[in-house]
Amino acid sequence: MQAQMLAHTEGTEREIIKLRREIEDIENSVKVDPDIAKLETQNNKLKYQIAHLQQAIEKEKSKRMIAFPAFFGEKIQTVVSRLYPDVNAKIEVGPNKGKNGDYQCSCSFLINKELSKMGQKTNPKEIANNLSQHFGDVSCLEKIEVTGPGFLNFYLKPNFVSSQIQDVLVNGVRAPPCNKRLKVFVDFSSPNIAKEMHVGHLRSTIIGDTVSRLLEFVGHDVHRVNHLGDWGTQFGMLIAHLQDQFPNYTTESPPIENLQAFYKESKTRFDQDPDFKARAYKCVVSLQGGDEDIIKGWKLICGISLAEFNKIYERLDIRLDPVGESFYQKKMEELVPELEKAGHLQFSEGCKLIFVEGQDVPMMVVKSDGGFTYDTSDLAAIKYRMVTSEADWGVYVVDSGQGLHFDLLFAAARKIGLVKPEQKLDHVGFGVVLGEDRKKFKTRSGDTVKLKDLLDEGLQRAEKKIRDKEEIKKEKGGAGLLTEEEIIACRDAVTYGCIKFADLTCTRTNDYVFSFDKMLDDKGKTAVYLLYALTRIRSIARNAGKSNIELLDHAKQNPVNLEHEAELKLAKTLLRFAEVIEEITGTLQPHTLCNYLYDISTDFTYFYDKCYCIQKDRETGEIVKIHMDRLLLCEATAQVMEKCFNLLGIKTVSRM
Ligand SMILES: NC(=[NH2+])NCCC[C@H](N)C(=O)O
Repeated sequence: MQAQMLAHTEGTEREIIKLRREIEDIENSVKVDPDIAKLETQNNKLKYQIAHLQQAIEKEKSKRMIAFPAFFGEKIQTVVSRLYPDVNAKIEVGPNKGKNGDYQCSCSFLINKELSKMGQKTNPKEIANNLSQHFGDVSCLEKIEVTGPGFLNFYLKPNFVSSQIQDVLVNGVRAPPCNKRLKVFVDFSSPNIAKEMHVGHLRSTIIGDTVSRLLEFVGHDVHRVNHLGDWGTQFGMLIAHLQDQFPNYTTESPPIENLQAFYKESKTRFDQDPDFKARAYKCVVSLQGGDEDIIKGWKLICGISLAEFNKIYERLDIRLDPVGESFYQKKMEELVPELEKAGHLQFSEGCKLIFVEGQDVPMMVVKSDGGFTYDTSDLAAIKYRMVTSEADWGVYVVDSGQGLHFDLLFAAARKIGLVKPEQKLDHVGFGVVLGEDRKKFKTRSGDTVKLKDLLDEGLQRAEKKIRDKEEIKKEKGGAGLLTEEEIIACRDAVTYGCIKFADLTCTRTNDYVFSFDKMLDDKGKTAVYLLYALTRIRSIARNAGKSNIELLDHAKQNPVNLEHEAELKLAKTLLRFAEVIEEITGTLQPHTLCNYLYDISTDFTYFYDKCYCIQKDRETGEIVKIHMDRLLLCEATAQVMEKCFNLLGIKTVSRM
C-alpha cells in the first residue's frame, strides 16, 4: 500500500517537472516585444492612478453637501442634450418651497422657443413630459410632475431627506462641491492712515469679512487684503508738522493720542502757511526717495493709526493682512514707463492718461506735477494681484460711490493686458450709512461718528437690555440667571452680532439706516432674535437630559425618521443650506444668508408648535417620553444655524 503511494507520488512529481519545462519552452518561444511590455506597465500604472483619483473624487464629493438646483440642473442638462441636441438653453432650477414639490424648472419654455426658431412645432408641456419620462432613476426623488403649461416639479423622497439629515449630524454642515480651488484677493476695510475709520469702512469690513469667510468655506484660497491709504501727499504735511511738534521724534516716541486732531492741525497750517506748504512738499519727495528720518516719521504715524484700527478689528474678530498703497511705490515707478513703452498712455496737458471705451473720464496715471494717484496705485495693485500673484479672482469691497473708479480700473486693466479674460473681477459695492433721520450718519453735533464710540454705545445698550432681562428673571423666581461672565459674553456677542447682522441683512447695494433700537430688538429679523432662537433650540436637548455626544451616537446608529409634514418642511429647509451658499458665492450678496437663517427659525417655530419633542406628565411635570428623532432634528437645526452665524462672523452663546 505504502509502496504503491510512493510510486504514485514520484510519478506525479516527474509529471510536474515535465510540465514546468514545457511551460518554460513555450514562454521562451513567445518573444515579448519590449515596447509592449513597457506600455503594459505604463497602462497598469495609469489604471491604478485613475482608480486612485476616482476614489479621491468620490471622497471629496461625499464630503460636500448637495446643492439641489445645481444637481438637478446637471441631470436635466444631460437629458436635454440627448433629446434636443441642437438646443442651447440655460437650465435653471429653483426651490419651490413645498407647494408643487420641492424644486422647479421651467426650461421647457426656453427649449420650446429655441425649437420653434428652428422651425420645429411642439409645446412646453410636451417637452416637459418628454424630459420627465427620460429623466431615469434618481434615488433621491419621489417623483417628477409636470404641472401647468409645462413646469417640471421635483419631489424629494422623505427617506432621502431623513438620510441627509443624518449625514449632517454625523459628518457636519459642509459646503457644496467646488469645481476648482481659486486664488482670490478680497480687498476690504481699507481705511486711510491718520484719518478716522468711518461707518463706510465699517460696512466694507463687515461685508468683506463675510465674503472672505464664505469663499474660504467653499474651499478657495482667500487673501484678505487691507489696502490701507498709507501713502500720498498728506504724509508730507503730517511729517513736517511732526518735525515741528516733536523735534526728537526719531529717538523719543511722541505721545500723539489724537491723530485726527494732529491731522487737522497740520492741514490748517498747510492751507494757511506757504512756507510750511513748501516744506511739506519737500517731505513728500524725501519720503518717496526713502530718506531714513522721514521714513521713521511716516512709520510712526502709520503705527499709531494701525494700532487704532487693530483694536476695532480685534473687537469685531476680523483677520486682515495690511498691504497698503505704500507697498506699490516702486511698482508704480516701474509700471508707468512700461505702459508708456507699450503705447497705452495718452498725453494731455502734462498728464498721462488711459482712456477706455465708453467712458468720458480717463484714468489719471500721472498728474501734471509728475505725481501718482489713487488710479496709479490701483493699477499697480491689480498688476501685482493678477499678474505677479496669478490670482483667478479679484474682489473689491468698496462703497458704490467708487463704482466709476472700478469700472475704469477693470476696463483699463483688461485693455492693457494686466487681466486675462478668464480672470474674474468684481466690485462688491454697497450703499451709504444713514442715520435714523435718513440723513448722512453723523453725531448730534454734526461730526463723523467714531467707530470706537459707536461700538461702545452698542455695548452699553446691549448690557442694559441684558441686565433688565436678568431683573425680570429675578422677579419671577430667579430661574435661568446668568453668571457675570455669561452676561459679558452675551453682551459682546449681541452687540457685535447685531451690528454685523443689521448691516448684512439689508441688500448691500441699498443705503442702510443705522438704528441701535431696531438692531437690538428681540423681535423681528435681528441677530438678538435669532441668537435667542438658537439658545432655545439648544436648550431642548439639554432639558431632555441628552448630551451632544449622546445625540451624535444615536444619529450614527439610527436613521432619523421624519414623517410629520412640519418635520419634513424644516428638514428640507435645512438641506437648502448648500444651495444658499452656492448662490451667494455667485452673487456675493450676504443678505440671502440672513434671510435663510430667518427662514430656518420660522420653520423651526412651526415645527416646534406642531410636534412635541419631550412629553411631560401634565400633573407631575416629569418627562414621560423623549422623541429622539425630533431631538436630532433640533440638533441638525442648531448646527446649520451655527454655521450660518459663523459665516456671518457672529459669535453664538449657549445661554442668554
Ligand atoms: N483697492 C482699493 N481702491 N481699495 C479701496 C480703498 C478705499 C480707500 N482707502 C477709501 O477709504 O476710500
